Amino acid sequence: MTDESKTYTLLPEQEFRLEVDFASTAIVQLKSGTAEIFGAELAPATIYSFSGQKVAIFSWHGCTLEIQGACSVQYVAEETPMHSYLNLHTALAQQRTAATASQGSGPVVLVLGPTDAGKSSLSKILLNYAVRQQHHPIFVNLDPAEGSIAMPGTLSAAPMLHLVDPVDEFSAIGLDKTGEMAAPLCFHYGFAASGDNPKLFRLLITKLASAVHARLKHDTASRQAGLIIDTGGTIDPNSYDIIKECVDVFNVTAIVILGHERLYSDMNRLYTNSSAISVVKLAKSGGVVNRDKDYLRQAQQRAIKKYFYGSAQCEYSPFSAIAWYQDLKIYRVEDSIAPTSALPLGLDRKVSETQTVPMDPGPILLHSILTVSSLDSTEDESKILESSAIGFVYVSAVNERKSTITVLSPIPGRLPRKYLLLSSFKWMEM
Ligand SMILES: Nc1ncnc2c1ncn2[C@@H]1O[C@H](COP(=O)(O)OP(=O)(O)OP(=O)(O)O)[C@@H](O)[C@H]1O
Repeated sequence: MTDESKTYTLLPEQEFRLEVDFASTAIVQLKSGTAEIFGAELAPATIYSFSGQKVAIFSWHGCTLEIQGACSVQYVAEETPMHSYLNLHTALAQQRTAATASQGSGPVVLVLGPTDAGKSSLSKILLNYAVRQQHHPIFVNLDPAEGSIAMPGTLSAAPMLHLVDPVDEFSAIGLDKTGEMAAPLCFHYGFAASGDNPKLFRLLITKLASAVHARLKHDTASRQAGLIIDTGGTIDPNSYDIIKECVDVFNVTAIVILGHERLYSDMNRLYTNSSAISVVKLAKSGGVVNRDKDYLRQAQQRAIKKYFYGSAQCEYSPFSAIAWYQDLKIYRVEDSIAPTSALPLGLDRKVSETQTVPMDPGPILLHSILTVSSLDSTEDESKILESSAIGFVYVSAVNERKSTITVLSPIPGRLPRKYLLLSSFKWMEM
């Protein structure tokens, strides 16, 4: 990192965009005026340190920023879609006010679009603007690629009690064991995209939706604030069934499409007769950056590391524990790529996609992430995929001779449950 610092002045409604590589760090300070990162206001004279991130610092009224360190890209942009995003927020805020007055339900927004359209960024903006007005919607993450709330390979939901942090974003918070969620609720999916196992994906969104609705029943404030649902890049007409399922199970009231005309027109046609659902098209920001596979892999590795070790702002000390093979019941999802002819008689591929198979512990587990299931010994083991996750462990060593595995865990002591699910994500602790 160079010590050289640069000062930028943003006029009202301008945006400073920066990209920082994983190996570099850039420090941002707000020197005067006001500015926000994806809707979260920056505090003056506070150090915001970015690494491996692509960020937009937007100012409604103008500001001066000081940037220090090595950015691979940095520039001031004059054109942004922030007005249309604010208009959407204003409409949602009116629906929340009406819901509060009538004791009804707030808006349920499904954000759709291709990969790298700015869906997560728009979700953060809508959540932060709501929180800034004392509304606390529930954020539902149906994009398993990055693990924004918990861990890559999961589908999750969390009440937004605070702003999304400009640096740490949705940092990992403790997971709840019950179906009724207080902290984030999380289900093991094990893959990076909805298309990797559509049948399981659909099963899990149904489970997640019913857990979210169970919470909304008792939590008036969240019910009136509504839901913001972020998705992966679901634009292929073959995956419209998944979109329809999301709309149905979450009772979506607004579908927001970012930067994709055909998807907008298809959704408009699908829901044209539905007065309860509005379909809205928004422009993609010119600042949204396409991320290549290598970037995504590094972002996933960082999310896994963050789960165990926290971040520079909030460090955790994970614990190492030994578990004996005999005390573990490890399952993996039935291989969905097996040809139908290779499946046992009577089992078609669609059924097999939501079946689990038991696994013998062994060297194959090394460097794996295991989801600790909330399933307990009194429950039917076939329900393991439908049970929420209570946490995750990383397998740092396997000792065949002693029949043990060593796991890294955020909490000390023995594993709280014996039922574990193998994720397709691996991690090398460094
Ligand atoms: N206005 C902007 N200026 C600079 N960077 C931006 C801007 N908007 C978004 N980005 C960055 O572009 C990248 C892609 O944006 P985002 O994650 O919101 O897209 P997405 O549609 O959710 O992608 P995916 O489908 O892959 O999850 C992110 O790194 C984000 O921080």
